[in-house]
Amino acid sequence: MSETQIRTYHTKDVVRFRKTTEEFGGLSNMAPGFPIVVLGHRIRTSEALYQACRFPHLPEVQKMILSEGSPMTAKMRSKPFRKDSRPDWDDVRVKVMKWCLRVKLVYNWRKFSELLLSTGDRPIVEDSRKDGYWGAMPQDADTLNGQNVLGRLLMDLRRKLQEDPEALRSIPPLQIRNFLLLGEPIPMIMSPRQQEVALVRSDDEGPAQHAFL
Ligand SMILES: Nc1nc(O)c(N)c(N[C@@H]2O[C@H](COP(=O)(O)O)[C@@H](O)[C@H]2O)n1
Repeated sequence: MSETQIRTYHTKDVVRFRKTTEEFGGLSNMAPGFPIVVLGHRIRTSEALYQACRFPHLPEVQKMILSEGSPMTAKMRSKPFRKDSRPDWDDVRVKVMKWCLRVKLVYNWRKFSELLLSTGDRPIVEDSRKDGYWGAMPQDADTLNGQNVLGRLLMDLRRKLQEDPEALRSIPPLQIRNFLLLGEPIPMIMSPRQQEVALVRSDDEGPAQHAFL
């Protein structure tokens, strides 16, 4: 993905989201109602997971971010520690975001896939007042400008969902150094359905229960 290119979007042609309560607000990482489980930890939003991934070497900071009730607060709580983000953060953050979106999909398969597919083949744009990197910013009533990296990752995920959904049911760990959550290496993520099959095969008693941190 060429990240640096600024794109212009015409509002009438796109699916855009800003507030999580809007029709396509579920596409936002801030959207509630799309919980995730990683290493047995229940995480409220993909935003909290993404922000926690900045700090694999600081499990206490990760814990604080993940235990926040609101995604916006999780993001705010990470701000004082940003200077201590993993040193390669700028190089890996798009990969990490892509992985977080896939985890969101695996754990919210029906709801998130239906939402993504309902956008058809229209461009998806995070409409942002101040972030022209992950989103695009209004120039006037008809136009948004920005790199729209999040929107483009969502379009990429939508295309894979249209072409080969089963390939999205499990997610290999990212091949980056120190891909850790609360001190443990993040393993392959499997859909709850695949986990149940694996549990039945291993003659276990049933799916694990998860509580929020
Ligand atoms: N501050 C803020 N408010 C919102 O309503 C937003 N949707 C965002 N954008 C999201 O923030 C994440 C990126 O965080 P970093 O700036 O890289 O720390 C990403 O999920 C954006 O979609 N920000």
